[in-house]
Amino acid sequence: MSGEHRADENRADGTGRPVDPTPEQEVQAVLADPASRTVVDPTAVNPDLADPDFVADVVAPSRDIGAKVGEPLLEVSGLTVRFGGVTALDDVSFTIDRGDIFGLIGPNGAGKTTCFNAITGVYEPAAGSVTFDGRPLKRVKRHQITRRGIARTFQNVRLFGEMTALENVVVGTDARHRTSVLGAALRLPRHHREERDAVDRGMALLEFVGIGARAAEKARNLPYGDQRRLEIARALATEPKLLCLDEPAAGFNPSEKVALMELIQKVRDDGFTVLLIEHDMKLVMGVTERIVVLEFGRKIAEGTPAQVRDDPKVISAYLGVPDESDEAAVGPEDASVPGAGEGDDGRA
Ligand SMILES: Nc1ncnc2c1ncn2[C@@H]1O[C@H](COP(=O)(O)OP(=O)(O)OP(=O)(O)O)[C@@H](O)[C@H]1O
Repeated sequence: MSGEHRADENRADGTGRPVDPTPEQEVQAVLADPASRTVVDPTAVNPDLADPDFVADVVAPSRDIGAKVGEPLLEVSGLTVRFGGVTALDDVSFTIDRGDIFGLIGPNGAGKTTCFNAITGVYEPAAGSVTFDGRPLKRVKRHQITRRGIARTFQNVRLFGEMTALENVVVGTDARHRTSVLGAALRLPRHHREERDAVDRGMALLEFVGIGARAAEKARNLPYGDQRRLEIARALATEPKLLCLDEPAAGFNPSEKVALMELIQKVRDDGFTVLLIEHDMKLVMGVTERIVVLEFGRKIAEGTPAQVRDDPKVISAYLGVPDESDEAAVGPEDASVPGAGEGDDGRA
């Protein structure tokens, strides 16, 4: 196509009559304002975004989680994954209840990511089963996992660097769209409505994770911490029943970790169930209800944070690990353990 038809961009119906700008065009107009090139006022897009309750409602539109909090959402049974001669995960079982923040921890190479990947369909297990929301996840393709209600973030940030923060999140909402490709091509009303909803929801998600003002910034230009927040927003855009976070605090300083923990709690309080893989014991102890500890691919402990941190097998697994997690592993009452409820924001 040559550029000669560009003036007709808004005449998508081919009649030559002007039609309303699409939601994307409206938002682009706000975002293209030179005064808002990198910092935008989300309330200019939607004044309701000034209300945190409105934002929380948009982020979690169906708070009805289909069962009482406390009932199982994910059941992992006898999960085993092998890579050639290496058994990366060996007969691991645990259950995540709805509404929980569940921690999966263990030293380097313990099998945490492998477990995560087996749950989310990246690896096919050699043995065992995963039941999610009452149905087996066996042989479910990766994109179907999202449809089934599991979303994840990765150890290494994986964003579309050249897209804006808002576009990254809107891409996530696509997973929920019901319009057919033909419907989208013909710009049927349903497609138009879904597009509008996706943009509204995208802005709300960015606001929810604390980066609404950076909606127009290219993802690659965001500070690292904001990129991590954006990843969480994008995962939430798929309206997951289970949000899986793979080492979300990697590379964070202590105050960023505390802020992240607050965000994780907020996500859960908004109606989501969270599986948190973390290396940082302090973070996990402060935010989770239940924890499974892996070592060399096997489950060595399970319980509440208090039970786990007093378990000699856990202490021994973490001893000698040369990072700040040692202190938390053997110093449970450490006043600096974040999330202990004293409102300590951990800032220097
Ligand atoms: N794709 C793979 N091919 C072969 N071996 C693998 C593969 N992925 C993981 N492993 C091995 O499986 C074991 C568990 O690794 P995994 O990455 O799951 O551990 P982890 O607990 O997530 O570690 P970390 O905290 O360092 O991310 C390790 O011995 C690792 O070398």
